[in-house]
Amino acid sequence: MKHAPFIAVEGPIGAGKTTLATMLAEELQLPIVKEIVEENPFIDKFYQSMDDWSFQLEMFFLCNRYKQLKETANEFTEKGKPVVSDYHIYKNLIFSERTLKGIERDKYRQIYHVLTDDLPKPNLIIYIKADLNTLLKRIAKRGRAFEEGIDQGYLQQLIEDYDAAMAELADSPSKPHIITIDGNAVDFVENQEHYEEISSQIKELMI
Ligand SMILES: Nc1ncnc2c1ncn2[C@@H]1O[C@H](COP(=O)(O)OP(=O)(O)OP(=O)(O)O)[C@@H](O)[C@H]1O
Ligand SMILES: Nc1nc(=O)c2ncn([C@H]3C[C@H](O)[C@@H](CO)O3)c2[nH]1
Repeated sequence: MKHAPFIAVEGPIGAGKTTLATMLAEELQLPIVKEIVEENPFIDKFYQSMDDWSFQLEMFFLCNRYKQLKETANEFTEKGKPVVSDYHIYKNLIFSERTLKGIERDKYRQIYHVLTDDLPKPNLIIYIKADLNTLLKRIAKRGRAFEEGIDQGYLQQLIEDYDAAMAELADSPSKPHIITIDGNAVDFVENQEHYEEISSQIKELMI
C-alpha cells in the first residue's frame, strides 16, 4: 500500500462494522472514527415515519460525517497517519438514494458532492456482506429500540444497494482495495481464528 492505510469497515445495518472496526483499532493500535448514533435527534422519528423525516436524517448524518472526516484529515490522513473508521462517507449516498425522492434527492446529491469531493477517501475497505436473516438476528441481539420494527424490505434493499455501491467504489478514482467478508459464515466475534484471518490480510497490506 503506497499511502498510510485509511481503513473503512462497511456493510449494511447490523453487519458488525463497529464491532470489527473496534477490534482492529485495538489490535493494530490505530485511532478510530466512529459513527454518532445515540445523539442523533432524528433517528427515532425516521424509523417511525421515513417519508416525513428522511431529509432531516440524511442531512444530519452528512453534516456529522463531514465534520468528523475534516478532523480525520487534519489529524491523520494529511499527516500520513493510519486510521480506521466504522463507515465510508459513500454510505450517505447509498442510504439517501434509497430514502429520498425527487427534488430532495437531487438537492441532497449536490450537497453531498460539494461537501465530500475533497475529503480524504479510504484506501482500504472491509466490506461485511450478510443476508437478511443474519442482519435481523444481529439487530435483535443489539436491541436498539428504534430498530425494533425495522422494515425487512428496506433492509433487503440496502443489502442489494451495498453490493452495487461496492462495485462502484472499486471503480472510483480513489481505487480502494476491497476485502469482502462473508458475514454469514465468518464469525470474528466468537471465533479468534476467523478474526485473525481478517487481521492478517490487513497487516500484509500495511507492510
Ligand atoms: N460476526 C458476528 N457474530 C455474532 N454477532 C456479531 C457479529 N458481528 C457483530 N455482532 C453483534 O451484532 C450486533 C451488531 O453489531 P454492530 O453494532 O457492530 O453492527 P454495525 O454494522 O456497526 O451496525 P450499524 O449499521 O447499526 O451501525 C452487536 O450486538 C454485535 O455484538
Ligand atoms: N437513513 C440512513 N442514512 C444513513 O446515512 C445512515 N447511517 C446509519 N443509519 C442507520 C442505520 C442504523 O439503524 C443506525 C446506526 O447506524 O443508523 C443510516 N440511516
